Amino acid sequence: MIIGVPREIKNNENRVAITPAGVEAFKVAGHKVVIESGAGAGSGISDRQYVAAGAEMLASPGEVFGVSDMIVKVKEPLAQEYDLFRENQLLFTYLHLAPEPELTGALLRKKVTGIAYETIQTSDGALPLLTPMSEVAGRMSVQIGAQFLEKHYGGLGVLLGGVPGVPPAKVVIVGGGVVGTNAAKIAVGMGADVTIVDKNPNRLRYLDDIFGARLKTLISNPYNVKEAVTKADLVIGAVLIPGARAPRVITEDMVKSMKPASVIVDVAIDQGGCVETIDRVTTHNDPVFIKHDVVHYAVANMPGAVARTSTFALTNVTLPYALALANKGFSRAVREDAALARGVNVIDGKVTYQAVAEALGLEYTPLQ
Ligand SMILES: NC(=O)C1=CN([C@@H]2O[C@H](COP(=O)(O)OP(=O)(O)OC[C@H]3O[C@@H](n4cnc5c(N)ncnc54)[C@H](O)[C@@H]3O)[C@@H](O)[C@H]2O)C=CC1
Ligand SMILES: CC(=O)C(=O)O
Repeated sequence: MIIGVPREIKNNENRVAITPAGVEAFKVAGHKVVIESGAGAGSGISDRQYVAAGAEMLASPGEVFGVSDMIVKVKEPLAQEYDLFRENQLLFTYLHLAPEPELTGALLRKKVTGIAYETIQTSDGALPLLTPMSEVAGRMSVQIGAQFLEKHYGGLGVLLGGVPGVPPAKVVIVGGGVVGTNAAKIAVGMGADVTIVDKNPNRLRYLDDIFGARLKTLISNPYNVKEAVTKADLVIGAVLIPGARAPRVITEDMVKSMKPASVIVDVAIDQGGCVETIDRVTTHNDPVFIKHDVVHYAVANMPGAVARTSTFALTNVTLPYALALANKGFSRAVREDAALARGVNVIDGKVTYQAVAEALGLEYTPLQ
């Protein structure tokens, strides 16, 4: 199989979908890897390192898409990439289709086989190709929140950990999964007063067990969410229903009740966002906007800012699945691995992931 890796083009997306170790693994298995020149630069990987591992460098994305049986990427394709897809090409990447009708339409028209990292799900409910980036984004969310709480960034002028004689900031994390747990680790470590809200009581029990008295837990319902965010200095949005558009757990009324110059970091923005007042995705270049006197951060590729860490963390988990697709071919690979099969969102002009079909009002066709 020919595996193609284009350079990422989303704003400040410095990650790349393959490392030299991945190139070598494909070569040893008898495949060919083509990479767009410069694709690894943002992650500190040179063309020379890729060539030494056995890759061929190509000058343009058109050449990469043109010759490859499988495209391996990091982020969802952007509009300027839609014309590059070939019919029946395998596309292995984050897709986040539920809030992306145009991208979904392009994949269906071109009959691309789209396998989404974020919906590959093992039988215990884990999302192994989302987890490492959620670890990164969860940890980043607190450092970003701390920065935007500084006065000259538009925030309240509050130090997360407080100082002796002055109480710490109140951090409310809505969603206690991987992002939420990693955000809590950093916020607790910085000495903040941290509350985590989740709809799953067993998750709250687990968090209570691991954090003990350093963290407060709260079951998610509109009353509790409002009570918590009204008092918060920093709110982190971290809910997920796999594949679906994020539920808008934090309503406009709740945001209006927040303190002026408090901060919201909506990590769930890649699935459409869980805060009603966030009506647009922001970028690393222009990351925040103010609404109802509250600072809103809504960057959908947060790990792209710490690309060296993120590229290695991501490719550690994507490579085994990409190798399985190349070695066995698509049909056998998904037949033999139910977790991988759950990643298939579109194939042959049909939507094969129910939550995506429901979010976009499209017909759902089971993969079988
Ligand atoms: N913006 C970015 O750059 C990045 C965004 N993400 C996104 O962050 C989001 C969270 O990801 P993970 O933590 O890995 O998911 P997860 O599945 O580990 O955790 C989600 C949690 O949300 C909870 N939840 C669902 N509905 C809820 C509700 N109504 N109220 C309270 N809790 C609710 C679930 O019980 C679960 O514990 C996803 O949308 C993910 O794609 C992840 C990495 C980077
Ligand atoms: C998961 C995701 O949205 C990201 O890593 O950019």
